[in-house]
Order: sequence, then C-alpha cells, then structure tokens
Amino acid sequence: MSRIALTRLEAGPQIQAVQPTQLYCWPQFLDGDECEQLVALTDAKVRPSELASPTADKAFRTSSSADLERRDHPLVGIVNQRIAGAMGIDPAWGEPIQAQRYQPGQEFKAHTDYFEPGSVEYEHHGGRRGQRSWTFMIYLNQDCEGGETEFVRLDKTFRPVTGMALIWNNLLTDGSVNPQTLHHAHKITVGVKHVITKWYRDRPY
Ligand SMILES: O=C(O)CCC(=O)C(=O)O
Ligand SMILES: [Fe+2]
Repeated sequence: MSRIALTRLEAGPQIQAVQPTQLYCWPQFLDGDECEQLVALTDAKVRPSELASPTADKAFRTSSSADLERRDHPLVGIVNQRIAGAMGIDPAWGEPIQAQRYQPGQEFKAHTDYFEPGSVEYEHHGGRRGQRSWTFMIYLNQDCEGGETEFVRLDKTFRPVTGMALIWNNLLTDGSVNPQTLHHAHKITVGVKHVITKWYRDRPY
C-alpha cells in the first residue's frame, strides 16, 4: 500500500522527508471557499477532543473535534473522494473525516497517530480495525498565530496555510510503526485554527 500511495502522491505534493519517513506537503489541496464551508460545518458540530491513549496530563489535548459526515453536507463526500484519489487508497480503509478546532491556549502535545502496539489502546482502537497508517491533514485557515505542526524528531515545522495538506505515513514500509512521526500541534496564541484530518488504516476499516 505504501508504494501505491507514494506513486500517486508524486503527481502533486512536495516531498518534505524521505525514507524511512514519508512526509509530504500539498499546497492548495482545497480552495478558500471549500475551507470556509468546512470551518462552518465544524463550528456547528464540535465537542471536546478525546485521547486514544490515557495520560495523566489533562492539558495534553485541549482542542475540540467534530466528525464530518456526508449527510452533513455534500462537500464532505467530495473531499473524501478527492483525498482517496490523491492517495490511491481504497476509501474503505479510511476513518470518517474528523475536524479539529483550536482556540487561544489550546494545543495537542507531542504524540504519534499510530496506536502503541501491544497496548490497551491498540486493542481498543486498533484490534480488528487495524493500525493507523497514513494521516492526511488539511489546514482550513491561516488567520491565526501559533498552531504550527512540528515533527519534533524530523526538525520540520509547518505553519497553517489555508487549503494546504500535510500527508505522512505513520508506518514504515514493513508495516511497523515509525516513531519519527512524533508531532506536536503548538498552542494557538491569536485567533482560531481549524484543520480536517483523515486517518487511514492498514486494512479496510
Ligand atoms: O493540528 C495539527 O496541527 C495536528 C493535529 C494532529 O496531530 C492530530 O489531530 O492527530
Ligand atoms: Fe496527530
């Protein structure tokens, strides 16, 4: 699967990191109108974000989240298809699109998107549904300060840019997890940051 996705991805996005980590940035994956509509859909549905893995730190992930579904708006289906087409992955392997909203002071501290193998969270969230493989994240706005996405072990930091996608594989080509994908969504200092995230599994979800 990694190889198929890599081939398709070479058509549009810019490579940001090379083996063993596959990390891409794709400017203007969505246009400004699409982003604005997705922000409005998110604001109408948000709830406090959840954590897959337990942590004693109550300030670890302080954002809000919303699951965006096709029945919320036809644009959700269109974006789902555009992402699946770009990735060359069967849409059945994808989780529903989830939006994240960060208000001033909110962040998601350094974490990985894969489930720790052998852990309770893996049994609960992975298990039969499979491990998380690719993350396809799109910034919906840039009129904010702070909120950078930092890949702390890769020394790569991205500022939110409206419509820009960040795409990375949380796994290595042999299917094992890649700790180099550790990332931190920095605190927002001014304004509000919105993103949408699509996670793929390593088998049909
Ligand atoms: O908001 C970001 O920049 C990153 C979000 C993220 O890492 C996640 O939702 O898993
Ligand atoms: Fe993440």
